[in-house]
Amino acid sequence: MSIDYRLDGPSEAPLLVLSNSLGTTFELWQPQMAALAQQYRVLRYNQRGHGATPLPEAPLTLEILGQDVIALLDKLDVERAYFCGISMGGLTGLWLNRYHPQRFHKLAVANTAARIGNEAGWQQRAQQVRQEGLAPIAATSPARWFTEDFQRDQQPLVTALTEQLARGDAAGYAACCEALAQADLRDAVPYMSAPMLVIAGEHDPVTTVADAQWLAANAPNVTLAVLPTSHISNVACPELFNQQVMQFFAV
Ligand SMILES: O=C(O)CC1=CCC(=O)O1
Repeated sequence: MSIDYRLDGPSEAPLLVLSNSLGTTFELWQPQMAALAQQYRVLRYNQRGHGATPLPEAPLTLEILGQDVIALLDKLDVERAYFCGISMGGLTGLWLNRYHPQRFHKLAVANTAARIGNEAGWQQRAQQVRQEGLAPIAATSPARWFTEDFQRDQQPLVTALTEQLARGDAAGYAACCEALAQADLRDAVPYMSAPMLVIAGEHDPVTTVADAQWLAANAPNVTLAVLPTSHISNVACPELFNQQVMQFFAV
């Protein structure tokens, strides 16, 4: 098991797993760390093909992304944890809630959907990245990730995230696009039995408020929260994000 992860927070506290989105690393969770690591043992890990986590030998699937989390819990000898994931990390959380709900007290899934985009779009993006590298997709990421106001007001932060994407592993990014192309949990949503907070961004063009409302209407145990953000809500609106997640986990 070669998943790149790090642990922060008190060793005796309940474990909280944080799962990153496509084209980011576990550093994406920096705005959450001060708050979450006071109450939780926080496990941040890098999704396959991101940071120092290698791709598997077999073609990447959502099941592999989910099984990585279960393998981490097993490795750390943790029977039950909390989970928070964003976008592809949120979709990983949906898979975990379908296939391993008993391993989680509660899950928070942000800016995600049971089906993100469509197969043709992800295959096209994978092909583009394999041919041209990550620079073109990095150049268009601010418009998918943040509102125009946030891009203007927080330019250094947006540039840092974009440059990190551009420096990433193109094969890893493309493999995740191919996994997303096949990932469709819509039929599985009624069986996601663990309590789940679904966080949507009011201005998110990728995974919309309607996607989150659909999850809330079709999964058995969902609390819905809508934040005044675009796609990367934990960075754009950290105080509200942290408040929603911590309140949900606490009750
Ligand atoms: O397209 C993007 O960059 C946004 C996104 C979709 C899935 C994911 O994890 O990030």
